[in-house]
Amino acid sequence: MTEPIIDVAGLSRDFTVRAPAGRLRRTSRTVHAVRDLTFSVPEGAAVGYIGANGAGKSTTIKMLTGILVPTAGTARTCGKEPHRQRRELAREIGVVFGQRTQLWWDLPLHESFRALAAIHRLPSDRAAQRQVELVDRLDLGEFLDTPVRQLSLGQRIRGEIAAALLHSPRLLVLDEPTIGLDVLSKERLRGFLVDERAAHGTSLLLTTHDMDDVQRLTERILVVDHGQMAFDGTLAGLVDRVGAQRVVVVDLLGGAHGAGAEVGGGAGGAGQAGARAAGVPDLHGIPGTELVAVEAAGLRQRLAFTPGLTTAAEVIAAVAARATVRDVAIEEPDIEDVVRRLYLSQ
Ligand SMILES: Nc1ncnc2c1ncn2[C@@H]1O[C@H](COP(=O)(O)OP(=O)(O)OP(=O)(O)O)[C@@H](O)[C@H]1O
Repeated sequence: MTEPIIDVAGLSRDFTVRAPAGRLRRTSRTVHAVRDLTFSVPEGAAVGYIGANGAGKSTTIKMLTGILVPTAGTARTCGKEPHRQRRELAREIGVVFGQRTQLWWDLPLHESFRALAAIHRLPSDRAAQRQVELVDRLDLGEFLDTPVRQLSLGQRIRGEIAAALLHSPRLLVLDEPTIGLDVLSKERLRGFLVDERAAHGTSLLLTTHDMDDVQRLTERILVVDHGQMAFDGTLAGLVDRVGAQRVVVVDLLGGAHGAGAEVGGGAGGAGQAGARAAGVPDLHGIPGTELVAVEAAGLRQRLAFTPGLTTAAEVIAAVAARATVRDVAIEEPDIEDVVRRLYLSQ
């Protein structure tokens, strides 16, 4: 079996925090930022690392990339001991911390790429070929001559990702890559990352507070709480475990479909239900669901359901028996909410 791309056992990191206590004295206390973490990630996998603010995500990533030394336990990244083999590891991983830059602020983007290619000792033809590919796929052509300080946030993040991938690392570590981006830029970046992984089999470790990032980019999530592992599994498994509700949003064609399904305007009292036009089906009482909103004169309705009690497919089938369905979307619960529920259930 090939070695995992990340392998940690009993990984812990404490910080000593000193604070003044009176005029002359200082007290110190220990913060257990990461406590006894054990997990491994196979090569080629995409893992979301999530948790509340201060849960220990950045500290873990810093240990995995060799920036911080563990207080106890072991970490191996790409088969290397990160803090001892930091240089060798740098050739195999690409790291983007959303808030920090690895680009040279005053240099045009292409100069940063050139400097990074030199640092990684990439053969010039390979570097040029890879740069062309990344510039094309990340739409950076227009900005290559622009000093990094003049780039917009979205342009800079794309530049950071290109810089992190220039040497074709086996593992890409992204800390909040889509934070602060608009919806369209987020979606384009996610599309790029999906394609990049499909083309090169790059492993991915991602921290994020964004549910769409988790859904689009990862197949497994690790949730950390006060430095300890609180969950390791799929997003669907996590949502099941905490009983968070998903919402089926159905767009309907006007006119009743099944006998007895039709009601007059607004009957039934869904919390935010608006007026329902005559002839629009009533979706109350579908087993395992709660009708939470009726919009657009009844042509858009939202049904919350708890995974485990029913499934999206069953809900859609039940709606289709009562109405002609034009379109369906499923809204996932908010990630902060899921994590909060998990913490409360511990
Ligand atoms: N250098 C440091 N000195 C002292 N305490 C630290 C240091 N770095 C982190 N901590 C503490 O360790 C804990 C974990 O912090 P960490 O930055 O790893 O959390 P996080 O999950 O990345 O949070 P966020 O989502 O806010 O980035 C926090 O209580 C934090 O205050």
